Amino acid sequence: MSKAQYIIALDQGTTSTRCIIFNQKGEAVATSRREFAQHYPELGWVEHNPEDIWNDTVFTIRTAMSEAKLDSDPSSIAAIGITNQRETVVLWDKATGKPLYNAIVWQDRRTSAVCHKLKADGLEKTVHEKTGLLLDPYFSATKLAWLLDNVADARIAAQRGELAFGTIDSFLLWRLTGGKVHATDATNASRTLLFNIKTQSWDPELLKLFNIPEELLPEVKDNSTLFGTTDPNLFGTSIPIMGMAGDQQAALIGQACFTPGMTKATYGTGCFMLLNTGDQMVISKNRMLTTTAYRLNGKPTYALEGSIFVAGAAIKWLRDGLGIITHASQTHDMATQVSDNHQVYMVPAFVGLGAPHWAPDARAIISGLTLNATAAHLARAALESIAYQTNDLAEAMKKDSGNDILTTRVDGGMSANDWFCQFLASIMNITVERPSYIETTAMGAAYLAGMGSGIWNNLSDVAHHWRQGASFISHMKEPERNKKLKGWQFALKQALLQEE
Ligand SMILES: Nc1ncnc2c1ncn2[C@@H]1O[C@H](COP(=O)(O)OP(=O)(O)O)[C@@H](O)[C@H]1O
Ligand SMILES: O=P(O)(O)OC[C@H](O)CO
Repeated sequence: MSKAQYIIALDQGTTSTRCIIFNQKGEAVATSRREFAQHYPELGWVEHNPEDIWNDTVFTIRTAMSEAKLDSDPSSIAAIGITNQRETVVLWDKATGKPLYNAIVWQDRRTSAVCHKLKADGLEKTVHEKTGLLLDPYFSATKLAWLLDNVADARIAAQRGELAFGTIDSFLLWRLTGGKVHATDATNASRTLLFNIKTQSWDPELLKLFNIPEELLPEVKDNSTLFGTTDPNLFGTSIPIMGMAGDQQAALIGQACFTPGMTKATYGTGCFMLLNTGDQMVISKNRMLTTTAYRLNGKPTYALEGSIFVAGAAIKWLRDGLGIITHASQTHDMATQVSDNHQVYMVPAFVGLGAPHWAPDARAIISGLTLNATAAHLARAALESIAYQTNDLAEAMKKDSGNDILTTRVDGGMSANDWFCQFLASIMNITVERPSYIETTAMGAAYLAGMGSGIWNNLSDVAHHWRQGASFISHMKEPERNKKLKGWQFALKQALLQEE
């Protein structure tokens, strides 16, 4: 029997589920990935079938194990780390393990009116001080309340202690442990609107405010600890689950942003920029979020976060909605083909706008179209829009933290696009660093599990593994940057008009 030396990282994202197996040097030895269906049952609603997520979890883990030839020697797997799309809500029956309804996804806007009402009642300040979050349908609490109020008998069953609530990590943990463990971690809990990030515990006042029975809640654990062990029937042996974190916090760890002042931006379905603020819980005055970055040995580290709801999703829309590309990577050549944006701007508010606007009812626009505009201009406008939004986040974060942001580390599917990374560096006038391995979310989950199982000792041990792959610096002159930013602000105003 070989020594346990491999880590399985499960990355359950908004559009796909991935399993990557890492060795002790932090190198990926096998990968398996599956895209799954998105459901849009009504305008502004976004749902996932939790059974798809579960089946893909088991499938991708088994496939990666087989690719790495570990299926015949599962004892060489030291641990599993889980990372996940955050805020997405599952409500399930503890006796059967069956969800009562589809998962309501973070992008879902069905509780927009409830959030407007709570804001009008003057409750945002309290919520913000306790959770670091704002009153927006993005977060879990109003989605959970919607399930309790709209699924027949759910509230009664919840009060009887028959149901469990969880974000995707928690649901997968329940299933992986054969229904034995109902827990989550401090980063995922921090995204629910029910968790007090100062006291690091569920907050009774918030539970009352959102009308959530306490019986539903999972236990909240550190990010690197024993969460449970897998049902031996699943993967041929019982594997300890030693790490868990929301995907954006996992990416911060995978990018080794451990020093206060370091930032990363992850470009997947959305874009999420996190600034490590150490043990300081900086409460934003500029509509940024404050969140738990990670909690190790009971000690929380905090981050400021800017959340952009649509990044890669705009590229996916060019492919699936408009049909002007067949693969996301084509946008690189299309953007290069045109000499300028020709004043064409896209504001990709397909599911409203996140930070710093928090405008759930804003909708996407493309402005500045003339008869000269081509598919290439649209592709370029989509890529540019993500960079402008990142710049808006960085401006707000600078004001909040009092520090300039001179460098940011990027990752996620869209960061593979060199044109995008170059434009980002130019428009923000910063250095953009891309690691040699861009699956940093999975990497972060692997580090957490590996620290838990003794493969790596601590964060500084982990930081040595970070390798730069490419670096981009600004090539844009100030007047051009200012002109482009002015054009963006003008387009943005038009998209925001729909919020009123
Ligand atoms: N070369 C590329 N250029 C631009 N966008 C890309 C490129 N490759 C992938 N994407 C976009 O990145 C997203 C996939 O990134 P990923 O990190 O896998 O997302 P998630 O974890 O949210 O499912 C997709 O929305 C896709 O459109
Ligand atoms: O699926 P991603 O990678 O865009 O991440 C989704 C976020 O966790 C939502 O908060």
